[in-house]
Amino acid sequence: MAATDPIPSPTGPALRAEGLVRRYGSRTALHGVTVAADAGEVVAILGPNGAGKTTLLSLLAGLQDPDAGSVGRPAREIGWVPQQPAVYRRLSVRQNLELFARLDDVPDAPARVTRMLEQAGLADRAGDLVGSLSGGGQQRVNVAVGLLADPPVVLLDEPSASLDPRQRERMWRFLTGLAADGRAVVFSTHDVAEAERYADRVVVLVDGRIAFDGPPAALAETADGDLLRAFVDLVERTVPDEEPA
Ligand SMILES: Nc1ncnc2c1ncn2[C@@H]1O[C@H](COP(=O)(O)OP(=O)(O)OP(=O)(O)O)[C@@H](O)[C@H]1O
Repeated sequence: MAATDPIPSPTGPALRAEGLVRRYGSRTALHGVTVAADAGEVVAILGPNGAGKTTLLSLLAGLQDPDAGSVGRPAREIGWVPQQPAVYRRLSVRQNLELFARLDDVPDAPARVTRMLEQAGLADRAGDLVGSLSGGGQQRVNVAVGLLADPPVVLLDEPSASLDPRQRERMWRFLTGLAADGRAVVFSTHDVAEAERYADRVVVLVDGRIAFDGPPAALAETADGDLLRAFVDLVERTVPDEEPA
């Protein structure tokens, strides 16, 4: 487990989940996972394919219930940004935000939509159809929808998977700005470089268990400063569970 335990914040974590277990039939996707994120912190959930990242985030977001364990914050206080943009390509950027603000019962929706357009760098594209934006622009709309209710915690499932390096950079300026404003930002990725660059803390998930929880530099230290090698070593050291055929 953790080489370095997270430093406790004086006000307690913005998000804490304990002992999360999730089974799909005979397959156990999560074996009692405990995670936390502080206000202002960017946390990467890093793991290979099938490690349980999406399952973990969807439990944290309240999209499905755990078989055991608990999440210490109501789902309505958690912003969720799915991997596939869940926005309407044939509506304008502003219409999308207005629609989701209405569905979410966001108080003072028009002002909130205008603020999100500005924060996401979309104010000058507000009248454009979402389908006419670049992949990066569409992803920023996707993130803005998840933030409409101004949640203190934001969860993003592989937010930059389909973005080129420039779009990725722009989106991360937006996301790190959210953390600087005091939100906890938790994202899943299998990109070690992205976790190293943007996360304050990395939670490595392997086969449904936490194999490491601490700053990226502390993990890198286990392999002479090479985070990629440290991650691969960690994954290889973890013996997969025996699953019934
Ligand atoms: N709805 C489901 N029904 C059955 N098995 C599932 C379901 N969702 C996930 N699984 C299984 O649970 C395990 C964890 O899957 P999950 O999608 O959470 O991992 P992941 O780390 O997000 O993977 P990826 O990086 O490929 O998206 C995998 O073995 C997957 O096959």
